[in-house]
Amino acid sequence: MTAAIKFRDLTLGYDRHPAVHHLTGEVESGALLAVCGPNGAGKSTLLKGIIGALSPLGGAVRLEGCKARDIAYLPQAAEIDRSFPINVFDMVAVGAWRTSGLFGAITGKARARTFDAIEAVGLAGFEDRHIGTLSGGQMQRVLFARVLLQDAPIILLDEPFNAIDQRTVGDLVDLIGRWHGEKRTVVAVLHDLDLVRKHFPQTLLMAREQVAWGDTAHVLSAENLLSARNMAEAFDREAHECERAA
Ligand SMILES: Nc1ncnc2c1ncn2[C@@H]1O[C@H](COP(=O)(O)OP(=O)(O)OP(=O)(O)O)[C@@H](O)[C@H]1O
Repeated sequence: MTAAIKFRDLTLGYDRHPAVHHLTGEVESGALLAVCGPNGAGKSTLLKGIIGALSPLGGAVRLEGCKARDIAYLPQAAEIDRSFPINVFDMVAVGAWRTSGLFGAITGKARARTFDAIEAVGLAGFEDRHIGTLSGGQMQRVLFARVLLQDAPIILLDEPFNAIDQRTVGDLVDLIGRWHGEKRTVVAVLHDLDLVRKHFPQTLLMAREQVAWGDTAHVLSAENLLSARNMAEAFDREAHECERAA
């Protein structure tokens, strides 16, 4: 298996305070990987490091055979400004920017693909709705439609099922399964461990540092989950810059 993303002694953080410590490992191309861990474990920070929104404090993230623009990223719902005056069609159409250019016009073909993506997530007829009027689950479908349109080889999803009903989760899990079948690399931050055990063959369990990484059944053992919890609780919020030798 070839790697899609490589972490080499990666440390990421804010104002020099590390949130992810010394992570080393590889996400295989075509992997369906869950990233799990307690609140504040550094999961979202890791995704931000992969897309290049955060520069490493130490070590490196390397994308193999693609660039940051080839990554589709679905942020946490809380990071989306729902008051921004944009409708569902335009929100999804942003996903076409790799082919149309950021300020390019959405041409006939891209328009058709946008309608198709909206239909694929079950939102046909919602095209003109302002995003501020959507339910949480409908908004999540919009974000998935945007990722669908991006047609990217690497897909990063940050808590894609937060506060989403079972039916929507089922539909979106099916979509993720489709991406996996198409040999895309999918990395998803998730809290629902039952869902991870059922649908994600590989898991990275972290608590600022890597606790375990590999086969999901092995990684999500009671022992590893306890270690992750203890490591998260032991974290000193006033900790200074990381001084561990690289
Ligand atoms: N923009 C920021 N500025 C300063 N500190 C931040 C920032 N974003 C996150 N942090 C801190 O970095 C640490 C890791 O946060 P992160 O959001 O990556 O955790 P997480 O594992 O995704 O947590 P959760 O499950 O609660 O979403 C936390 O202590 C958090 O407070």
